[in-house]
Formats: sequence, structure tokens, C-alpha cells
Amino acid sequence: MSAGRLIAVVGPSGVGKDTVMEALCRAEPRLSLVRRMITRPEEAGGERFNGIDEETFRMMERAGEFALSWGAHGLFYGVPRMIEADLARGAHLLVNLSRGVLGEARSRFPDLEILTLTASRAVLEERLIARGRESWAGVASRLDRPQPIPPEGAVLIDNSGPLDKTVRMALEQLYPVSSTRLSS
Ligand SMILES: Nc1ncnc2c1ncn2[C@@H]1O[C@H](COP(=O)(O)OP(=O)(O)OP(=O)(O)O)[C@@H](O)[C@H]1O
Ligand SMILES: O=P(O)(O)OC[C@H]1O[C@H](OP(=O)(O)O)[C@H](O)[C@@H]1O
Repeated sequence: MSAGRLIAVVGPSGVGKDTVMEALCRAEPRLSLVRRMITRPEEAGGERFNGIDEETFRMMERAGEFALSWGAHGLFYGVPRMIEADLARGAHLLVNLSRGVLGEARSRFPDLEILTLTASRAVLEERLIARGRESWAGVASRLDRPQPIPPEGAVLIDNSGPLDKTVRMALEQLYPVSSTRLSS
């Protein structure tokens, strides 16, 4: 069994992380998505996640049930510990992480790969409004969040253009040989 791969997809809210991750999974059967636990009602839509209340989140965190956890936008996010077993089985996992948790993620998973998605503020604003998941105030606070500099060693991909272009560029980086074969 070959070693698993943990690939963090990061970038500002609205840049398209969840959309790109889903498209990557459709295009590359070796990839699968990590389902996060979030203190957000599941009816909010967007990515597939498990919605839990804050008390449950705290309990799970104390019980060591998360490989990684963090807070952002007034919510808490947890990555189930189960990913360790999946990686040991050789899975190639895509996970949506906060940029604030990358240091910890790298010390816990030294082979962590990082895909940073970028887009201009105007594109982010347009996408967040069109998505309609947050209120106007929620959109404004996401846009006004200070943007950290891209983490060292990350692959930078511009997602301002069409989704299929982003997917092609990301796969070229993640699976250099097979994507060359596919496009030839
Ligand atoms: N390349 C693209 N072209 C056009 N629209 C896109 C593209 N990528 C994503 N979108 C749209 O932008 C919106 C935001 O995408 P998505 O929810 O995937 O972002 P996100 O980075 O996961 O945001 P958050 O961190 O807030 O969850 C969605 O409505 C999605 O359909
Ligand atoms: O800005 P940073 O800290 O990198 O990311 C913070 C969090 O914001 C997004 O969450 P959501 O899915 O929009 O709630 C990301 O998924 C991440 O968990």
C-alpha cells in the first residue's frame, strides 16, 4: 500500500475552496474529501459537513476526536481524527483548512501538501454575495478579514477564471505525470 496524501486547500472565504475540491474529486478518482464537523446548522448549505453544537464540539475536542480544530467567523471547525487511519490506508485526502491552523497541521502531518487558491477582492465579493449563505454583514466581515501571506512551500493557483482551468492547473501540480498523460 502506497502512502496516503493529505492536501490542504486554503484561501480566503469565497475563493472557491469547496467548489474546487469537489471538482477535483470528480476529475481524479484517487482524491476524496474530508468531511468537517462545524458548529453551523447543516441547512446552511455549501459543502457537506456535520453540523454540531458548541458543547458537542468542545466535548469532542477534549476527547481528542479531532486531528485538527480551529475557530473562525464565530464558528468552530474540526477535522475528524479518522483521517489518520484513512491516510495509513493510502487515501489521498483533500481538506479545507484555515490558514491559521497550517503550522499545527504541518507539525502533526509533516508531509502535508498545501494548495492556496487566490482571487481578487472584487471576485470574492461577487462570489460571496452570489452564494448567499451569509448576511451582508457576514460577507463584509469575511472580506475585511486580514489576509495572511501564502504559506511557504504552498502551490498557488488562481481561481479567478473558469473552474475547469483551475482543476487542470491543480491536477498538473498534484499528479504531474498522469495529468500530462491525460492532456496529451
Ligand atoms: N472558478 C469559479 N468560477 C465561478 N464561480 C466559482 C468558481 N469557484 C467557485 N465559485 C463560486 O463561488 C462561490 C464560493 O465558492 P465556495 O463556497 O466553494 O468558496 P470557499 O472558498 O469554500 O468559501 P468558504 O471559505 O466561505 O467556505 C460559490 O457560489 C461557487 O459556486
Ligand atoms: O480565513 P482562514 O482562517 O484561512 O479560513 C477560515 C475558515 O473559513 C472558511 O470557513 P467557512 O466554510 O467559510 O465557514 C474556511 O473553510 C476555514 O475553515
